[in-house]
Amino acid sequence: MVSKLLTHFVGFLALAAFDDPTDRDVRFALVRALALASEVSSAAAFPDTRAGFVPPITRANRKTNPTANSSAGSQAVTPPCVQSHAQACLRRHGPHLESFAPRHTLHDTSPVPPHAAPAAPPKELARSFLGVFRYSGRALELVWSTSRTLTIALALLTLIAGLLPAGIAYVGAHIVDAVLGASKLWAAHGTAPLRSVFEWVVLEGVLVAAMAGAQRGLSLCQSLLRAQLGQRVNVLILEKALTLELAHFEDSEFYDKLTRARREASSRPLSLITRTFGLGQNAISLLSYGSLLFQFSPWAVAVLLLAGLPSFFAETKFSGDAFRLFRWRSPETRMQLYLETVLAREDHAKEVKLFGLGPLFLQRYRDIFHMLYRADRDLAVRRDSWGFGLGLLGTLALYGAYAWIAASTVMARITLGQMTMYLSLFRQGQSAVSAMLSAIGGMYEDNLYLSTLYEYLETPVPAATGTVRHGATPEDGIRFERVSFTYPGAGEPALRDIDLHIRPGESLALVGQNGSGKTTLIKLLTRLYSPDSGRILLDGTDLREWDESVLLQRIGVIFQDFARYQMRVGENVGAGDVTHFNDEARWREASDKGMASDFIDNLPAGFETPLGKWFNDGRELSGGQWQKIALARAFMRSRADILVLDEPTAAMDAQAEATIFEHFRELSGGRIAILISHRFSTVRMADQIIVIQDGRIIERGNHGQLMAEDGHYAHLFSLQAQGYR
Ligand SMILES: Nc1ncnc2c1ncn2[C@@H]1O[C@H](COP(=O)(O)OP(=O)(O)OP(=O)(O)O)[C@@H](O)[C@H]1O
Repeated sequence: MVSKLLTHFVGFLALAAFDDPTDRDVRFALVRALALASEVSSAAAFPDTRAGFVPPITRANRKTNPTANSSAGSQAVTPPCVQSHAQACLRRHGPHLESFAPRHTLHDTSPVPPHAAPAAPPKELARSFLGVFRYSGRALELVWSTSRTLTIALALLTLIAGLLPAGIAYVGAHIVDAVLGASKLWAAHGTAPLRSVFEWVVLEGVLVAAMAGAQRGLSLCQSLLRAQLGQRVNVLILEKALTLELAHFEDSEFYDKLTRARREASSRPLSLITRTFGLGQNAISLLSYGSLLFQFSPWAVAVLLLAGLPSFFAETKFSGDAFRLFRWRSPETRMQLYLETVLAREDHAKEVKLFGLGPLFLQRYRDIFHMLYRADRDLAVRRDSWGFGLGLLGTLALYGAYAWIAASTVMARITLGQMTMYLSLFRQGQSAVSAMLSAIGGMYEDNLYLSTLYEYLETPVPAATGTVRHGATPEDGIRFERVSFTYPGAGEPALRDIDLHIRPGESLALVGQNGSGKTTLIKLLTRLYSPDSGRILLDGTDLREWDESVLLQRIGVIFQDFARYQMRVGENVGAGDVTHFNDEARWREASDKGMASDFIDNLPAGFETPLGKWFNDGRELSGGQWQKIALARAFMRSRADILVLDEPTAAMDAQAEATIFEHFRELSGGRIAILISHRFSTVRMADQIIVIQDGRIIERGNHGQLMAEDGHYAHLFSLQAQGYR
């Protein structure tokens, strides 16, 4: 419809021109005007009035595509209508596709349904508009420190790409006027100087080539920067992860922040910069179009800007709504991610298959999707309806300006060349305005990501204050003095008023029901957590005062959920002491102590055999074999004088267990050995046995004393012994 009207109008001009035989050469201008009309109509039919959350690369490509800002005078480039269709399609579907990826912030996870979101007051709109620039400075800093050369190149090319379209439109107008002038001369005298026409044509060709070069350069700089920046941000994230405490990793909200920061590390900072620069580029273009259009009429400039305003405010409002929506559904998207992991990861595959959990979990996954989809759809429908309505205003403005410019041409106030230029400027001005809107929409999302990234990077971690390398009372061993501890967010303390003393050379066994607090006690001893009250002393000095590296060197620990590194056998053992990570002699020594040497020697490449199934030729081990590897890892810490084994033999065969504990005292030498076990046959060998219940010590003594007491320990021991009779 729009296109028809436009074509009719140009047709009217054509007829008028053909009626007058002296103006027959106007045909050239009309051909050009017709080409322009088709561009204008496609731009009007698919106004770029909304900024969906299109993946950043797409958006960036659009910015860097030579046709996106091409002038009507540049015939060498692809018609923008083709682009418009593709982009409109992406914009329509992109948000749905992408918005199902989890998005959230840590500040606000309150359930605010998106439909309930009240209309933002003007003040809030202004704040949210300014908010899009909140992280631009920091992102720029990041990009600048990653590569100064590329950042400067990006800035220069953005400037050039912003100025050239107006230049091309300007030269286009001169081509039309030069052709018209020359053709009149030709009609009158049979000869005409073509030199000036060719000069303008060559100049336009040069400008179009420069534009294409600038766009290519932009895209090159962006891809180089993307790679460098991705690596930089990932390293920053991982470096920070090394400084975090265990509590951080056990906090689901924090863990979310970490995974989200990692997942989008390579794209978001650059995307924000690209969009910020794109915004600048379009603003420069808009300024240059405006200054040319100003010569026609200042009102034309005002119409161009005002026509974009309604869409702009709508975009700001809907981007804010999208933000709230993403925050609101954070827990659901996290659950979706988790279900994906359960359904698609090898470590869950056995159970999922055997218990037939697949369909059940898949259904849950689908249900969450449908719930999220409904919210997404509502937002998208509102956004698109408003976008369409307000986009019509833009179309109206365009056609009003079109009629005005055409009438001015008919009345000979401007030349045909100027008409093509002004129309082109107006159309391109509109697309610059809508590109700016798109950039702003995208910048909201980039800001959300960057806020998560910076929140993560700025997570306060307690400074490592301890400096003590030798205890105040050497040979005093470990003391717990009225130690209590509650996990963050937990209602009940995991440990209460724990008092104990272990001297060097002694072994301690911790016994108790599941969840009684045994592992927690080890976590406090290894400083993974700090007590809420009371204190833990090593050689007479509070653990908090110890230099962390010295302390860790003194403790060798293997937890029940030890790590299974998808690396070589030797490296799995060597991980116990990073200073001897690749020391084959030490691998062998530790493996002998951990009873792992026999089966390692039978592996195809011995210590060189890769373990796990993540990589080619990796061997999977049995549970007991993995446990022996873990035990060997603990024995790698030859300098450690505290050895902690949290259920070290649960998966081992009886023979291995018996042998390991025969050597238990001998292996621990002058060390402190702490053992957590549910097997009383091994526990009984310890010098001191502590029975924990509900976080309290309820019995203590050696095996003989506890049996004589005939309490909880004696009861459990007899129960287990009966099982073997
Ligand atoms: N990271 C955690 N956050 C919150 N609570 C926890 C955490 N880890 C353990 N708990 C809780 O603290 C209590 C003690 O747990 P702990 O792991 O110390 O028990 P345990 O005696 O080692 O049990 P098991 O014999 O099953 O290994 C339990 O009630 C448990 O639910």
